[in-house]
Amino acid sequence: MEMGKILLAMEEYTFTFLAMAVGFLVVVYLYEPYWKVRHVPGPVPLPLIGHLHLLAKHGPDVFPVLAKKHGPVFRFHVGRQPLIIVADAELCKEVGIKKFKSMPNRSLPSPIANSPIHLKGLFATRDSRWSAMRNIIVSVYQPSHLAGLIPAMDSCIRRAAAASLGDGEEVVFSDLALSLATDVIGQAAFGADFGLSGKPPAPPSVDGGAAAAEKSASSEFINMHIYSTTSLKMDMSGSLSTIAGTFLPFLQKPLRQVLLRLPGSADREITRVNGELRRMMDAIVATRATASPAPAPRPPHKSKDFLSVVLAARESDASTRELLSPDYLSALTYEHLLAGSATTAFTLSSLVYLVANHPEVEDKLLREIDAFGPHDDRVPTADDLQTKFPYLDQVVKESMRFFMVSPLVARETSEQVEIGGYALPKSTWVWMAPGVLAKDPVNFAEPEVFRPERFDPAGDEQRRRHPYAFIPFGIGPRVCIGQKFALQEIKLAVIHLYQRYVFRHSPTMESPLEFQFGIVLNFKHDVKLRVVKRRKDC
Ligand code: HEM
Repeated sequence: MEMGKILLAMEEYTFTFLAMAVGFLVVVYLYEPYWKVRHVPGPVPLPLIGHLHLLAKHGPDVFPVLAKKHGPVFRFHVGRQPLIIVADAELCKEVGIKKFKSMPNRSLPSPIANSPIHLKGLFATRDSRWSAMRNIIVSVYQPSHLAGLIPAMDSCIRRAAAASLGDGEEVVFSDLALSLATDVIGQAAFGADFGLSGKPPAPPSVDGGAAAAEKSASSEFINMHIYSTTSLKMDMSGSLSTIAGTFLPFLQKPLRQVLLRLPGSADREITRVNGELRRMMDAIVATRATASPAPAPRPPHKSKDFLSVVLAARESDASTRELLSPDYLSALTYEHLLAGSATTAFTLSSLVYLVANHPEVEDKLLREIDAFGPHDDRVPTADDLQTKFPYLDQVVKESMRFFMVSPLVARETSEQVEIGGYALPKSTWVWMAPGVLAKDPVNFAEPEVFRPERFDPAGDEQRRRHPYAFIPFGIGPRVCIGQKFALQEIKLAVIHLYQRYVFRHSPTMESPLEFQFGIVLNFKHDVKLRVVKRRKDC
């Protein structure tokens, strides 16, 4: 009897001990990343969710709020993972440029870590592989090469405007901008005409039956691409395994394996779509790779597209062929479409939305555009875009400042480094906050006012501003590779549109605009505008 009691007590003790040990390990697991950076100021994180409740409450505005309270370097916990947010122009210069060698890579949040097709693009690759790939691609985005893309960009813009903009009509401008930007990047990345923003004016660039196959594959590809882009959520509305990965990263992979077998789960659908995308990319790449080695001469205006540059590089030597294996090639191509369309479309939509609400800006912009000459006379050259549209330049910058599509820019330390007086150990996630810089009254007086003149190079505000206070394309060697491409496209589109139309807010549009936090910022609802033709005869 006595013996039985003793055994029972021992069992209870063992159970309690085990429960305590497991509890202790869970707490250690949850707090281990926090422990390493606990000396950096920040609000108290809640168990499991960290500071996500603050993101839910304030939206992207949470970061300026926290910077005001905790200073320019602070902690923000996405679930278990602390981010060290850097919200000061000089310190961003340190992170992005001066100490680049200690932070050359991006940390990957769970939506990307969960998505094989995103992992092999330029954005997510690391160290020497990244620099080798970037060196190959960068030639596509040199100014001389970009100048050659103007006719293709212009024809997409004309077609989109002609197909969708009728006098007095309401248009979902954010959709139009996305179709347009996707068509433009399709031309530049694949040499293919998706025809999303209107009927393709000419046959696609590859001949014969392969061309038809490529085109229909491309259209399907775009629909999936949009699904795939919008499923990359940073808040808690993503797939279940992504959410689990935010709280307990070790669970993400095994849970995903289970969810993949569950019909109707978001994980299964995302994986299906990504698999399809991957197959389509492989088909497009294969078609192009096996095309005649001596392609027909291009029309004089036709510039080489991204894929042809990358394929040619792959043929140049064995090490490049190894570097750009089929996996990497399809991921890179897909990434260009992804990175180049949502961002540019968001910026174009923001600009037109803001100008519609600021008649004094619209007047000044129209005067500059009209001074260039009557529409249809000539398409601006790259040189014209540089020199003849200084006010447009200011309007683009102010729109990007006002609604910043990429308010956070990620890095990860590869060794211990000191930022703003805080020692950050290896593997710390350091995220710069261009969105906070853009709303800082020190560099932008009355930041909530839309005033393009603040970017006038002769103005006081611009001259006094820190050179890295406005970094919508990021900073340093990992700066956006498509920056000049995007600006060229946005300026061409704005000139074309305002030569012919002005826009007014539609009464059916939700106001004020709301945003959702994906891998980039997106509109929660459509940007709906009413089209007013400037001259009824055109
Ligand atoms: C308004 C349009 C755009 C904005 C605001 C934008 C913004 C950004 C930002 C903030 C980054 C991160 C930079 C950093 O880490 O320092 C980035 C990276 C990147 N962007 Fe863009 N982007 C735009 C358009 C484009 C276009 C048109 C393309 C391609 C044609 C593109 C391709 C890329 C790629 C490949 C990267 C990764 C670069 C690397 O890691 O080396 N982006 N972009």
